[in-house]
Parts: sequence; structure tokens; C-alpha cells
Amino acid sequence: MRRSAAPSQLQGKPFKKPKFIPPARSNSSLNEKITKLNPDTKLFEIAANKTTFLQSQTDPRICSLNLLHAEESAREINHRDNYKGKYCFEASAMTALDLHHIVNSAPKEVAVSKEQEAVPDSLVKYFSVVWCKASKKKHKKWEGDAVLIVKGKSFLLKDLEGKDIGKGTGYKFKELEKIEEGQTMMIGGKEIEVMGIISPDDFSSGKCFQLGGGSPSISSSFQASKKCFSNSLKSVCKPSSKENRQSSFQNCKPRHDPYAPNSLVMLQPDNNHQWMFNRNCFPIVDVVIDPHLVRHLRPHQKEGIVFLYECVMGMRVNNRCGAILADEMGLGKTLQCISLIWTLQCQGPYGGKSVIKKTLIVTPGSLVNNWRKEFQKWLGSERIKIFTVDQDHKVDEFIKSPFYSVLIISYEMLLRSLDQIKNIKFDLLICDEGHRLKNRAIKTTTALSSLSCEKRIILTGTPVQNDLQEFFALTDFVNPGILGSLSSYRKIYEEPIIISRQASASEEEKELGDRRAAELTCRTGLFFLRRTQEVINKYLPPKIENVVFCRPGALQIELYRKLLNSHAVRFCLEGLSENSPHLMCIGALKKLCNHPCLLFNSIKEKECSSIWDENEERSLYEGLINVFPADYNPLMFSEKESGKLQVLTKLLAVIQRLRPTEKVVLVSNYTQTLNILQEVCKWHGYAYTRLDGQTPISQRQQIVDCFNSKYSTDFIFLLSSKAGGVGLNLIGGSHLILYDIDWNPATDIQAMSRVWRDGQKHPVHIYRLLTTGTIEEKIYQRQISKQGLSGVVVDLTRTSEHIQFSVEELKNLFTLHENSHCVTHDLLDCECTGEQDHPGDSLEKFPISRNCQLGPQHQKFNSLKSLSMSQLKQWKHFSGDRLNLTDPFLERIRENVSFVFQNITNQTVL
Ligand SMILES: Nc1ncnc2c1ncn2[C@@H]1O[C@H](COP(=O)(O)OP(=O)(O)OP(=O)(O)O)[C@@H](O)[C@H]1O
Ligand SMILES: [Mg+2]
Repeated sequence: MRRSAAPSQLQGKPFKKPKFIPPARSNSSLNEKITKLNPDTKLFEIAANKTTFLQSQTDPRICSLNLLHAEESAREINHRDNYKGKYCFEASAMTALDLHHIVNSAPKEVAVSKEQEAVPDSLVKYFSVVWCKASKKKHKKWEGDAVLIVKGKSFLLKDLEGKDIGKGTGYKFKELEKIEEGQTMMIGGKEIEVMGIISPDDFSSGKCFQLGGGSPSISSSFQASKKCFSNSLKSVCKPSSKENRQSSFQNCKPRHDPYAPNSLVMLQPDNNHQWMFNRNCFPIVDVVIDPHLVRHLRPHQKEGIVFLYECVMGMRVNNRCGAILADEMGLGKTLQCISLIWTLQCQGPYGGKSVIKKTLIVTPGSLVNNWRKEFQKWLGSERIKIFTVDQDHKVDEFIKSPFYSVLIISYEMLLRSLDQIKNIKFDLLICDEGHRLKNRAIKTTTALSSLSCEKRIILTGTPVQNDLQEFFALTDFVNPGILGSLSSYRKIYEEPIIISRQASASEEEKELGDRRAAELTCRTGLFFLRRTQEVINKYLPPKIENVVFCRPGALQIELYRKLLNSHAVRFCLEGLSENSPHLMCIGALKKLCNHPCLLFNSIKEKECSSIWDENEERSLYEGLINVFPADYNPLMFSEKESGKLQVLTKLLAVIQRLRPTEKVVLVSNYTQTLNILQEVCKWHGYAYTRLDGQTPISQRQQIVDCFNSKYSTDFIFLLSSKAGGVGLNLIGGSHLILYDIDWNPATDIQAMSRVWRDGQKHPVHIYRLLTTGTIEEKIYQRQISKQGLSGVVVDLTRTSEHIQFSVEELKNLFTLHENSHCVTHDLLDCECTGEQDHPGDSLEKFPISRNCQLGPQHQKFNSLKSLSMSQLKQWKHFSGDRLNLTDPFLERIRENVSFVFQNITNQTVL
């Protein structure tokens, strides 16, 4: 049998999982393999690999989420790098010095692993192997790489996707115990050759399943350097004519002075990068952000630009040019991208030549014109020509005109114009509110993935929080293939992580899950950046957040009781079947909380519709109509019938009386509820404007601008959170009222973030209205306990309306607490009587933020936990008649309010 040299040895990393090399092609030993190569190639390949390896160990940039302060770091790095790499020839000379170190280090690793063989038998051992079906043929044709796990007398063979491809027990103990590198053996009907020993560490982190082994930067750099070498050598050897080069060199000055005070200078490319991308040996030129922009940038934005630059230039993960910028809402992701586009369009590190020509920005319809406005705001109209696609301006126009360099288009329009878009060569793709790409199967994702552009950025304020598959989709979109195939990702990361989070998980499973999560964080952390709102708090006015519990009206209580007694609800509580109508029951209760007339409308609609004969609906609504007054007219509804509506109308009146120049954003998830709120505005003569799913895209920015203008006479902005919750800047309003609650906390947080952002002049008041003792409280509790308290890596139980409920949970949901001021407060186990602050509580100790899907490691860098029950305990509590509110507005509407939680951020600025 011909023996293949373990590819891991060729890479100088015997403990990493080698890339599979069919035996027929790779039958030479390590030394043979190296000497067969062109000597220069050999030096370069290994040295380039080493360079990146060392860099990944020592370079602070590698830890993306632990960014250096941009100003100092970028400059410092530049100066540090200045000594090297003016020309790529220097690179090979320098890196060649490391060759011995690499080759010599290999046996050491083996020795370390071998020590482990001597440890007690109960310990598990891991090997990288190649395998094929058992045969007597002389020349084996290996079918693939695998990982062999040996424990005592049994073994398990897994392919690189993590799938089990063989297992067996009862083997001779000695045979399994003495497995060593290079050995071939028959095992479970398969012939295997042991290519190397895998350390327990590499197994538990999952690294051994990665092709080429190691971190992305290490492995891809190796591949990349191999790939680029032959090309770059050719092109390096045929530089442009002497004269041309001289004249290029003379023009190679940075566009802006890198030594000016406060200059923001990008990192210079390292040797490896130069080999790949500077084939004409242009001199290295400092890339300096336009001082006109730098003047305005906040520190976190400077860091963000450095991060984005390094990602799209392929400086963080070799051969990969994608990034996810997941800063919380309002942190100015738009400005960071605009700065990047402007920079790359005019500058580049190689001879100063620009890196990109055309940029495609895809964004929700409501934000197309917001992007245009932001370009105008930060760069004026002369520097860069923007084309926005709408009904009257089609992609054709962009194609025909040489003027425009940036195309801004909505996701919907993109799908319609995909054929044309595909024919344009875009160098940079930015997907705003890109969490919508979390589903790989939807058309938008496949359409965007089909574009050939490699430099891809996803912007999102609410990255997928609790679903590892969605996280995979985002990651795979920006850096295709970086985490392998979906099936291997599931086996290697998702499954062990999920298992480890289950209550029944063994210690071993927990440990494995933690390690895999840590490894995943580490691998993606290079191109994933998230900062929380705390970084801009100091630039913003104070924010007073109130969770207001409103007593339900008499009609509401009566209807509520009747609903809970319905056959449908009782059927749900008997045990869940597939056809359980619990979602319908929940929907009816939520409608009732908003206003009984919504329920009345539903009953009447069902009466007229043919679907009415469905049993559950009949059993839910049966007899309900009799609870309404005989002459009930849903068009003439009364505010008193809904506790929340009563509080709302009083609140609006007080705000207008006390602050006649301030404006209110009023948010609901439902169009029908917005209709009711709109009626209320009309009755009270409040000037209002409205944005929902029906608002034509072309009008949306105009509506927003008009509301934000100081000349606007609108008092209220009616906003549908589903349609316009993301991305909008509604700083014209300083009061935001969230009329109803969503299962998904991200939806609510998105909506609440519309007013407290850069540019806001007034202290901001946020009011979340909940009906006391009802399902709304339960949903709120679920938001702050399940997802907030968990603090774990994943919680797949939370998927908006598709949550799986246990019967116990449904019992809780379908209970009305009529005698409590606030069930949520009762659950807090708080000793206060709801009339005072909690002594010694520091709000700073409990920053409010959101959970990040990858748990502790990500949180350490960039994301704090969501508001949790324990944090809520630290807020101010005001109960019943003893309300002694510091909020001047709530103070005047206490009548219908049974309880208030209040938190003030930035009080010092008051
Ligand atoms: N450095 C700055 N100085 C002043 N205003 C700024 C600065 N950066 C951003 N802004 C303003 O802050 C507002 C919010 O910025 P932007 O819309 O980019 O936020 P975002 O991060 O995209 O938030 P979201 O996730 O909600 O879309 C905008 O009006 C923007 O012009
Ligand atoms: Mg945005």
C-alpha cells in the first residue's frame, strides 16, 4: 500500500487536521515534497504561512472585538509596519528566516500529543485519519478525511462534517491503545491511515474538523499564499516600464496628510497581502480618512472604520473580504460606511490607486432616501454621485451614466432588477438591516449571494440573537464557506452547543458545548463587530424609560373572563395537540388588551366569513357578542373601554399642555390599532402623520423629514413597528409611546431606539404601556426572563410567534390577575412597597442592552445582557395610589395607572 505523507506535516502543523489529499497524488514524504518545489516557492509558502501564524498570535488586530483606539492604533501599526514591505521582494527575504522554526517545531507537537498516550485508558484519544472502504488493492484510493476517536476498547469515526461514519466496540485494547501516526489499520470495515494526533483541545474546540486546521487566518493564508504565489511571481517579475514606475512613484502620495494632528490612518498591508495584491510592486501609500469626515467621527466610529477597512481589504481573514457591523441602533453605522466608501473610492494602499469603483447599497424601502440624505449630510453633493432607484429612476439610468459610483436600492427593487444588477460590476456590497438575510432559502438572500462582489458588509442593529443557524446564514453570506457547509456546522457547532445548554447535559457535554461556542466566537470575531449604546450615551440627552401598567376597563375584564372560559382556551389547557388553537386565543386576548372594539370587529368579520364554521373560532367567540352593549358601534368606541387607551389619551393631553413644542412617536404592531389611535388623534384635534406598510416607499423619507423639521406642525407620528421600526431617525419626537408589546424583544427595542439617537435635543421619555394582570404582562415577563436572564449562548425556544408553549406556560398565559397592581413586580420578590427608590442602587451597574447570540465571549467584548428581572428590580418602582413619580407627565395621569417601573439613563446630563 502506498503511504501518503500527512498533509499536516507539509503545513508544519501535525496536530491540525490536514486537508485531504488523495493517495495517488501525494505519495512523497515531507522532505521530498518540499525539495520538489521551486526553492523560492518553498520558502515563500512556508514563510508566508508562518508570518500569518505569528501575526495571528501577536497582532492585536486579530482580536477584532478588542479594537485598539483607532487613532493611535492605526497610526502605531503603520509606523510599526513601515520598516517592512515597501516592496514585496523584501517580504520573501524576511519571512524565509522563519523556515527552520516551522519545520523544527513539528516533532515537538507530536511529542506533546504522544505524552497523552501514556495517560490512563479511560481518557479519550483523537486522530486525524484518511479512510477508504476495505479492499485488497495495492493502490488505495482514499475516500476522505476523518477524525478517529478512541476510548478504551471502542472507537468512533467521524467525517469532517461531523457525521458518524463508523463505530465499533470490543476491540483488542492493545491495538487501539497503540495507534500511532502513519499506521494503517482496518477498523469497522474501513481501512484507515492515521495522519496525525489531534489534541483534546483541538477536538473540543472543533478545529480538527476545519479543512487545513487552525483559525481561518492561518489556514486561508496558507491556501492563499499558495494560490497567489505563481501568479504574483510572474507579475512581480514583469513590472511596468521604468519610466512608468517612476512616474507612478512620484504620484504616490497619500491623499491626506498622515502626520496631521488627529489624522486617521489605516493599517498598512502586511507582506502576505502585498504578495497577493500588489503585483505591480507599487509603493505602499498611507490610506488616510478625509479630515473633513474625521472631524465629525466619534471614537467608536473611527474604530468601526478601521475594522471595516481591514475586513474588506482582506487583512483580517486572508482571502475573505466580508464584515458584519452589528452596532446597536443609532451608533451611526451609515456614517461609518459612507466614510469607508469615500475612502476606498479615492484611495488605496498600493500606489494610492483606488480600491473600489462602484458600490451597491441594499436597504429597506423606507431607508433608501435616508441613505441619500446621509451621503449629502456628510459629504455634500459634489464629492460623490449617488443614484437611488425608485419608480421614476430605474437601474438603466445608473448603467448608462458614468457619473454615479453608488447605487442605493431597496430589497424589493433589487429582486425586480436583479438581471440588470448582475451585469454591473460592483466592488463593494452593503446590506443595511441585513438581519433579513438570516434565512438562506429566501429569494433576497439567494439573489444577493449570486452577485459576484466579494467585499460584502452586513449592517444590523439587531443581529440574530438566539439562533445559531441564522447566525450561520449571515456569516456565510459575508464570507462564503468560512464555517464550512451547513451540515458540518450543525454537527460541529450547533448540536454540541444546544445539547450543552439543556438542563440534562452532562459535565462533558457542557464543556464541549462551551469550547465549541468559544471557538465559533473566536473564528467569527475577526469580522464581526458590535458596540452597545453606552458608547454614545454621553453625547445624548437623558432618557427616562417607563413601563406603565394600566388597569383594564370594566368591559375588558368581562370579555377577558369570558374568553378564558371559552371552550377553545379550555381545549388548549387540556393538552397540546397539533391543531391546538392557542395562537388564536393569544391573538384574541392581545386584541382585547388594545381595545375591545378590535375583538368586536373580529367576531363580526368571522360571522360574515365562510371560515366561521371552523370549530375553534366558534368555540372561542361563542357568546362574546352578548357581553358588548346591544347597540355597540365599533366606530364610536370609547376611550374608557381600554385601560391603555385611557392612559394614552391623558398622557398625550399632558404632554401637549406641558411641552407644546415637543412631539410624540406612537408605535403599534398592528394596522388596526393604528387606525384606532388615528381616530383618537382626530377626535382631539392633534395634527398627526403616519407611516405603515401601506405608505409608498417614495414618500417615506419625506414624511420622516417633515416630522423631524422644526417647522412641522405635527404633534404625533403614528408608526407601524413592523413596517418602519428599523433604521428610521425620528429625532423630531422626544416622547415615544409603545402601545403594544411583541413576543420578540428586538422588535420593541428597535422601535424604542428611533428617538434617542444622535441629534436629539430634548430629554427623551419612553412609555411602554401594558395592561395590568393580562397576557401583556406575561409577554413582557417572557421578554425579560427567558431571553434576558438566560445569558447563555443560544436559546432556540424564542422564535417570535412560533414559540412552543408547554401546557404549564399556557396556563400561566391564560390567567387573569385581577387583584394585583403589577404581577411582574410580585414576581420580582421585591420587598419594596412601590413608593421609593432602591437605596444604593446604581443604574450604571446595570446597563441595559441586549443579548448576543454567542454568549459570554461576545458579551465580554461587546454586548451586555438584555434587561433582566434582576435589573428591573433595580429600577424605581411606583405602585398604585402611592405613585410619587418624578416624571411630570405620568404624575398627572396616575388615575388609571396601577404601577410604574422607571429607569433614567444619563441623569447627570439633566
Ligand atoms: N458622529 C456623528 N455626529 C453627529 N451625528 C451623527 C454622527 N454619527 C451619526 N450621526 C447621526 O445619528 C443618527 C443615527 O445614525 P444611523 O442612522 O447611521 O444609525 P444606525 O447605526 O444605522 O442605527 P439603526 O440600527 O437604527 O439603523 C443619524 O441621524 C446620523 O446622521
Ligand atoms: Mg441604520
